[in-house]
Amino acid sequence: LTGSAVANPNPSNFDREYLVPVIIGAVTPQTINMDLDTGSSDLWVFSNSTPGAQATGHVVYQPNTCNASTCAKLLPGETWSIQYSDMSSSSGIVYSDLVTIGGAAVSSQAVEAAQIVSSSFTTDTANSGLLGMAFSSLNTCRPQQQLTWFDNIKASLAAEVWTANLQKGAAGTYNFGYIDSTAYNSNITYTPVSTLRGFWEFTFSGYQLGSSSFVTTDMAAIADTGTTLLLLPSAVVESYWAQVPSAHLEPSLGAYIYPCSATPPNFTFGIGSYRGVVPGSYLAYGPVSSQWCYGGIQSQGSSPFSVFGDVLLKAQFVVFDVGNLRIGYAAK
Ligand SMILES: Cc1cc(CN)n(C)n1
Repeated sequence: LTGSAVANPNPSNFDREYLVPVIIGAVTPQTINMDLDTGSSDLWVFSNSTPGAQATGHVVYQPNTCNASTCAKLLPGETWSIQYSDMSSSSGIVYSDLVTIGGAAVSSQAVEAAQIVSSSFTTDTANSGLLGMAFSSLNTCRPQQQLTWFDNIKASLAAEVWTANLQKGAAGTYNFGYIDSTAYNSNITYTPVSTLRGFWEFTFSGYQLGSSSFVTTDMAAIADTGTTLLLLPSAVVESYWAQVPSAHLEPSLGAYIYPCSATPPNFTFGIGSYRGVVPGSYLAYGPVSSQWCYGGIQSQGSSPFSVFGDVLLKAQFVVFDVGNLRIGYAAK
């Protein structure tokens, strides 16, 4: 078994997130556009349990709890509650239902129906749920923790692997169970993943800011398709934006902004001897005013690891190798 699904950038805002059409239900299937998130492990959707005021503009999951074996089933007593690093949150109840992504189906997937969602979810009307693809140890369902869609399907796949091929301002692809050798240019460089924190966490070997020299220093990072930007240690971020005249940390935003007339420098990361290049044009996130633009590289704050979000991932072909607990990067 293999699967392949489109990854559509959210049309209205600078590739803030990438949405995948997910088909939920067998008796009355619904296609729900969801944010595939390698930084979390809950599959949750706006639903008929979400208050109308919070669900306005969203497609909502309507579980068909009929009596046949193919119907949705409420999991009695199960609840979930999650808060993300951007302080957004949601919570609710849990059904079991058929979930198909790119032609690959899981018959009894825990589908977490939202009863409450925070405001940033309500306003993002293109996004009707999150599809967690980190490790199941982070799943918030209680008292019985549930498995991610990938954990449920991986034994049926040709290989316990999936890949992300996100694009700048265009549709990309998530493939499940195989590696499309026509989708990348260089050899794939793999590095081990630590699952201790439940994330796709790995060590990178250093970085280069623009045309400065490469800085060799082991650093921790997670690959997080659900985070838009590239988050690095504040000292690195300061050095990076120092290369752009008039770029500065804008206190009211808590973020670096720069003149939109400038093109930011490239950012290069190392894994062993591999060098992954993120073009400066990928690090221009979007305007905050007529002349100031929001930087695609920002501080990781107090986090113990950097966050390789979409602005970096879209410049690479990325292999999430669950079977061998490793992550791979290739140029494309
Ligand atoms: C909703 C959401 C998901 C993520 C990344 N895991 N963030 C930062 N916010």
